[in-house]
Amino acid sequence: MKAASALDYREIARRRLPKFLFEVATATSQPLWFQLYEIRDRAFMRDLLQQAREAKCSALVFTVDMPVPGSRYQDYRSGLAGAPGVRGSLKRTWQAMLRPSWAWDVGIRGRPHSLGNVAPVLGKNTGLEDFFAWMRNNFDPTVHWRDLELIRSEWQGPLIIKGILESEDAVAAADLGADGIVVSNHGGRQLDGVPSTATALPYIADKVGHRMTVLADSGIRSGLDVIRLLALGARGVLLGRAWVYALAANGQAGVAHVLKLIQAEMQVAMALTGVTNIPAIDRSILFQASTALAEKT
Ligand SMILES: Cc1cc2nc3c(=O)[nH]c(=O)nc-3n(C[C@H](O)[C@H](O)[C@H](O)COP(=O)(O)O)c2cc1C
Repeated sequence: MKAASALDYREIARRRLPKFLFEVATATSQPLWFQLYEIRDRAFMRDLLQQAREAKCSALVFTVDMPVPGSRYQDYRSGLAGAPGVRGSLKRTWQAMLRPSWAWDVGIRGRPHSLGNVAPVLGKNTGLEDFFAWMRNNFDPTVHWRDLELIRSEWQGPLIIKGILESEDAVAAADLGADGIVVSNHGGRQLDGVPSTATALPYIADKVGHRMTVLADSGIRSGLDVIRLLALGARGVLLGRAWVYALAANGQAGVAHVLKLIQAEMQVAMALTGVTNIPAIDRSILFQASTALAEKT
C-alpha cells in the first residue's frame, strides 16, 4: 500500500485544486464555500486558504469531526474499500458493468474518477484504503481550539465550524468568533453511538442560536426532515447523500428532481402544520402534533 506524504499533498494542490476551484467557481453564480480539514502541514493549510481567497470563496467550512476516519465497514462490504489491487479493481469494474448508465454518466463522462483529484497523484489503482492511509498521514488528529484560533486569524471571511454535537463546543465556537456551526454527526459515518443531529440540535440552538448561524445535517432524506430540523432550531440544513444518490441514479436531472421533491414535501409539511413561511417554523409545530395526540388518547 502506498502512503502519500505531505509532499504528495502539496503536489495535489499545485496541480489539481486551482483547476477544480476555478471550474466550480465559474460554473456557479451561487456563493461558493470552501471546506477544509485540520492538516498537519500548517503551511499547506495556509496555501489552501490563499487559494480559497483567490477563488473568491465566500465562506470557509472547517470540519472538526474527522481527526481520523471512522470504521466504515459498509465501505468494505460494498467493495469501495478492502480489496485493493487487481481483485478490488475487478470487483469495481464488475459493479460498474452492472450499472451501464452510471458507468457512462459518471464513470466515463463524469468526473472526478475514482478518488478524484487524489487518484491521479497516488497512482491508478488507488482504493479507499490508500485514501485512508493518506488521511492518517496528513490529517491532524489533535484538533484543538487553539488551531481554530489560528484558522480564525488567517481567514477573515465567514467561518463555519462543521461537526459540532455538544452545546459546550458550540459555545466555544461562538467565543472563538465563528459565524456559524453545522450540527452534524458526519452522516453517522464517524462514530457509532453518537447522538443524532435531531437529538443534539435543540440544546445547541438554545445556547448559541442568538450568537451565530446554526446549520444542521446528517440523515436528511425528505422535505419533512428539513422541516423537523428547522423546527428544532436550525437556520438552514445541508444535504449529503440525498443529492449524491440522485446524481448516481440520474445525473443532473436526478439532483434537480430530488430538490424539487424536497421542496414539494416541505410545502406539504408546512401546509399541514399551519405555517406559511420558513421563519415561522419553530418547535411549536412539533408540540402541536404531540399535543393533538395526547388530547386524543
Ligand atoms: C461520500 C461522502 C464524503 C464526504 N466527505 C466529506 C468531506 O470531505 N468533508 C466534510 O466536511 N464532510 C464530508 N462528508 C459528510 C457530509 O458533509 C455530511 O456531513 C453528511 O454526509 C451528512 O449526512 P447525510 O449524507 O446523511 O445527508 C462526506 C459524506 C459522504 C457520504
